[in-house]
Amino acid sequence: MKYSIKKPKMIILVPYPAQGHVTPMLKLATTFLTRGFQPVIVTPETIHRQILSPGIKANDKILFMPIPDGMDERTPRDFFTIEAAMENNMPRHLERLVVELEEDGEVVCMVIDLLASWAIGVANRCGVPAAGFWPAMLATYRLISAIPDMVRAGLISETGLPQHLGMVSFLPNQPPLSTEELPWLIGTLAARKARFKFWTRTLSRSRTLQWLLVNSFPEEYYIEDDEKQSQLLKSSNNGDGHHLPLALPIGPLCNHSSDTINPSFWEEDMSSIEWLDHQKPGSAIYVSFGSWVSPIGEAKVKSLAMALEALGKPFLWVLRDSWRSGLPIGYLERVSKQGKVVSWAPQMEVLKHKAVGCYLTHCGWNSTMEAIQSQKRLLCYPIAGDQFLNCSYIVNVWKIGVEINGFGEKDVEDGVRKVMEDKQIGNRLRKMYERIMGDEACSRVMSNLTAFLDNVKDGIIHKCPINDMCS
Ligand SMILES: O=c1ccn([C@@H]2O[C@H](COP(=O)(O)OP(=O)(O)O[C@H]3O[C@H](CO)[C@@H](O)[C@H](O)[C@H]3O)[C@@H](O)[C@H]2O)c(=O)[nH]1
Repeated sequence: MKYSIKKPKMIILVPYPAQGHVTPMLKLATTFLTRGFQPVIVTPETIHRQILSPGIKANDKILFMPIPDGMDERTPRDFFTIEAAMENNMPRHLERLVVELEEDGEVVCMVIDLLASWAIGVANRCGVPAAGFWPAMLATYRLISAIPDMVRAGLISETGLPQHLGMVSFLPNQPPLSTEELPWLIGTLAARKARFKFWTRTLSRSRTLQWLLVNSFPEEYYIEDDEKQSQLLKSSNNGDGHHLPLALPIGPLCNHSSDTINPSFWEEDMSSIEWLDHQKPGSAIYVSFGSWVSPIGEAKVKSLAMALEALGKPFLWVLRDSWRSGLPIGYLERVSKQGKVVSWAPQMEVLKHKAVGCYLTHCGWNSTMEAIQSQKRLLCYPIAGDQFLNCSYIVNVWKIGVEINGFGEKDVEDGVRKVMEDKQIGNRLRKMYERIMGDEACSRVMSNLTAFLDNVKDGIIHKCPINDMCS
C-alpha cells in the first residue's frame, strides 16, 4: 500500500521589520497555527536574530525564516534605509524563499503588512494569493485611502503638503485632526514628501488585494445610531470608488489562542514587576513611548524627568539608551526611591499590574489596545504618524484619556490629576474593554478569521485581480 504524506498548508507572513508590526503578526501566526496551518514568518536577518535570541521566548511550532536585507551593521536603521532595503534587496530573497518553501508544501497564502507592500509583487510573481495586514486602526487606513480625495478637494497638495492651517475633518465621522498631524508629516520637507510617496505607493499596491486583515476591533467605529453605523461600515469598505480590499477587523488577537508567545525584540526587565509589587494600588505612572519613534530630544527628556520627580508619585519609565542623554546628572540615583528606569519592560504584565494607575504613552496602536485590555487610564503624548489620530480617538471619541501638550511640571501635574480624578473614565474603560474583549467582539473576530481562512483553504482567495497593478 502506498502512503502519501500530507504536506502542510503554509501561510507566509511578512511583517514590516519593527516591534509594533512583528508583535501583532506573531499573534496572527499563532492563530493560524491553532487553525491547522503552518505559519512561516519572514523577517530580515537582524530582526530574526533578535526574536530568537536567548532569553526571548518564541513559539517553536512557528517557522521563522530570515532573509538578507542588504544592510550592514553600520547602516542606521531608519524609515528610509529600511524602505530602500525593502524595495531593492528583499524582494529577490523572498522570491527565492517562496519557491523553496513550495517544494516542501503548499503555500496557500501570503499575509503581507501593507507597510511591506513590496512583498505583494513577490506573491504575484510566485502565483501565491496575497492578503493585506493593517497593524493599526482602520481609521488610519481610511485616512490613507482618502489621499486621492484629499488632493482633489485641495486639502493637501499633490506632494501631500497641507493647504490649510488648523483643524480639519478629513473624513466624515472621524474626529478632526490638525493639518500638521497627517501620518506622513514627519521630519524635513523632503522627508515629508518622501513619506507621502511611500503611502501613495502603498495605497496603489493595496488596491490589488481582495482582503485586508485589520488589527483592530470590530466596533472601532461604533456609534449609538444604527443607521449611521451601517453607513459608516459601508464607507470604510468603499473608498473613493476605486477597488479597495475588504477590511476585516481581527484584533486585538489577544485571547484567541492558548499558546502564548513573547515576540519581544529586547529582553524584558522583569525587576519592573518586583518593583511594582512594592507600590500601592493605582499609585504608579507607567511611562513608555514604544519602540519606533525617534528620540524626542534631550530638552524634552530632561523636562519630563524633572516633572516626574516633582510629581512625587512612583513611576516606571521605559527609556531606551538612545533617549537617556537628556537625563540630568545624578538623576537615576536621586530618584531611586521614587522611580525605576528600565530599557525594556514586560509591558503587558506591567499594564495589568494593580499598582499602575495611569500610562503616559505615545499612543502607538498596540500600546493603546493593551492599555484598554488592562483597563488603564491614558495620558497621551502623541509624537508621530498614526499616533495623533489614535490620540484623538482616545481623548475625544472614547474619552478614556487626557492629552498633554508638553512636559513642563504643570502640564504633567495637571494631566495626571485630570486623568486620575475623572470618575467617568473608569466606567468608560470597562465599556471599552467589553467592546474589544467581550464575548460578542471575540465571536465576531473569530467569524471574520474563519471566513478568511475558509477562503484560503478553498483557494477562493484571488491571486492578483488586476495584473498590471501587482508588481
Ligand atoms: O518596554 C516596552 C515597550 C513596549 N513594548 C511593546 O512594544 C509594542 C509597541 O507597539 P506600539 O505601541 O504600537 O508602538 P511602536 O512600537 O512605536 O509602533 C509603531 O507601529 C504601530 C503599529 O503600526 C503604530 O501605531 C505606532 O505609531 C508606531 O510607532 C507593544 O506591543 C508593547 O507592549 C514592550 O513589550 N516593552
